[in-house]
Amino acid sequence: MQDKSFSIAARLKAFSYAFNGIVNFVKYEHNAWLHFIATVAIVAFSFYMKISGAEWIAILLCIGFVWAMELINTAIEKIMDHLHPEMHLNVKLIKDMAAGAVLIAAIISFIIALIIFIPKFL
Ligand SMILES: Nc1ncnc2c1ncn2[C@@H]1O[C@H](COP(=O)(O)OP(=O)(O)OP(=O)(O)O)[C@@H](O)[C@H]1O
Repeated sequence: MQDKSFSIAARLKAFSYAFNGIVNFVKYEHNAWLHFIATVAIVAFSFYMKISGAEWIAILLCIGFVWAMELINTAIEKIMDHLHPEMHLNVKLIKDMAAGAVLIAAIISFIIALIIFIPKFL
């Protein structure tokens, strides 16, 4: 492995590449728009319900968890489409597993939201 010396400019560049990845995801992926709407809705509702600091931490972790999973899922889909555009059972298995990861994040986040908000209506 090449021994590269630490450079703040290189770190800032890496940060800008990562930011660019998020911007392109939000710009071009329909799923990102759904996540964006859901995120705005849950943050607005959380403000409205005046949730506690600990509840905000849980909600923000869930939001970050789902966004991160969706970005990784989209990256895996793009890798597979690039490497193997034709239909193949292995591609299906890989894509379905990556989508499953997003589903797990979404289900867990939904359950955490229920745990936070349901008691406030009882
Ligand atoms: N090359 C392929 N070979 C076999 N099955 C595929 C292939 N591409 C896609 N699929 C199947 O179609 C599903 C949807 O794949 P696609 O790449 O279109 O994702 P998508 O519709 O953008 O999904 P998502 O909503 O998760 O973003 C996959 O989960 C898989 O079951």
